[in-house]
Amino acid sequence: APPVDPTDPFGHDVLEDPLPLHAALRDAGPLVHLTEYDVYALARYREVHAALVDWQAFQSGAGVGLSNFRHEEPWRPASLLLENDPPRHDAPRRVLRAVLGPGALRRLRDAWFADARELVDRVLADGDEFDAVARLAEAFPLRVFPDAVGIPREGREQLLPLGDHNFNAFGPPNDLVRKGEPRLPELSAWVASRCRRDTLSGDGIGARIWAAADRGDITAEQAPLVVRSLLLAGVDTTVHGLSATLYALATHPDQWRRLREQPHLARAAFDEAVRWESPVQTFFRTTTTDVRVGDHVVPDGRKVLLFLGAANRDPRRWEDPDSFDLSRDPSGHVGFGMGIHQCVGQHIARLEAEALLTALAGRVRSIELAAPTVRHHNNTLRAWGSIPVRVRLG
Ligand code: HEM
Ligand SMILES: O=C(O)c1ccc(C2CC2)cc1
Repeated sequence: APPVDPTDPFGHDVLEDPLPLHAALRDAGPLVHLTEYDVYALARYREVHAALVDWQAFQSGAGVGLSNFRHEEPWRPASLLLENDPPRHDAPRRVLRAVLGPGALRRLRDAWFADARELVDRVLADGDEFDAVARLAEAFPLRVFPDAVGIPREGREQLLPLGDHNFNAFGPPNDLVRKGEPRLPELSAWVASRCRRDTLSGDGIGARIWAAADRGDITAEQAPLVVRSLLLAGVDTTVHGLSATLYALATHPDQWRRLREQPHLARAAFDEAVRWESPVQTFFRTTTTDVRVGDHVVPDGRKVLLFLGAANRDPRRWEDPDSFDLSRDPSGHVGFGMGIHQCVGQHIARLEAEALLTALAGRVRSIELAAPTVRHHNNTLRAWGSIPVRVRLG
């Protein structure tokens, strides 16, 4: 039998600092049995990558959380992309790839760069000390992304608690899931209302999804769920991806200097931060047959937890994995997943990061932590509650 580990990967000690567990799991072997939930774990880059690209043996259609949809009803209607396998996965994926593709990026680029400069100017006008999470990492995505999708301005801050609960719900029914339950009926009704055709602006990404339904690329019943995917996946992830990047740059002054000297490194800085921090830490798969991993076999129908964060710091794949280094080539990291479910919004996320980092690098000579940082615990996300920073202009 494979080596076992009794640790609760969703316990607060691990959510505060997952690195010791990641190292222990990588060192224990290619496959580990987590006895706390009677699931399997993959933590090395090679095995995580292999499972992500083998969608037939490691399916998403039984859910990508601890709950196995073969035996339990999903707590909300399953995502047509994240929680589906081919062929049902294919048409919705094709539609999202099209509406989030090069055309969208070209349409959004200039406005997002201008919005980022305006936001940075306003934050810097208020003083040289501020919380980079609230004022930048949260404020920028909430300002630009819902507008791009086409949802109304009022109430859009609900997207944060909605996403936070959605990501908690991929884990076990612990205190973090219970924390979000009281507001669930209200938040679920709210997000459903945001996905209706008559709520969405006529020229946004949401409207283009509905236009795809008019063309028959997806059905009218599927359209609101595809819009919902954007709203659930597209905010908290970029908030914590930007937080990770700002934290990395504030704690590595030499890397900040490099970015200032070479602003084109903004996109590389974001991808290196996504590798280093892995805002999306874990996702489950379900085996569809007996699957051999190393010297052991995972039986059919079992949940396998993929530790994306551990794979992104596997010394078997990365040189000096724990260092945040803009001269590294981070391509191949699994922070956006890999294979047929690889993040369909990654280019949108990169554009947000490029806009914000370019605006900051244009005005800020140095950035450093001004006070201790505070983590925000979530069953799936590696997130920050606050990152107090002090900047010098110039
Ligand atoms: C730093 C930001 C982001 C990170 C770290 C991230 C991470 C991921 C990961 C790891 C997956 C794969 C899930 C799996 O394999 O089960 C994924 C899928 C997905 N992401 Fe992202 N994401 C980010 C931003 C976005 C944005 C901005 C959008 C929308 C515009 C988005 C929409 C999606 C969707 C719809 C899927 C499902 C794709 C499929 O199953 O075919 N994500 N993302
Ligand atoms: O389709 C969805 O609902 C969905 C929700 C969350 C994500 C996370 C991985 C970014 C992806 C898709």
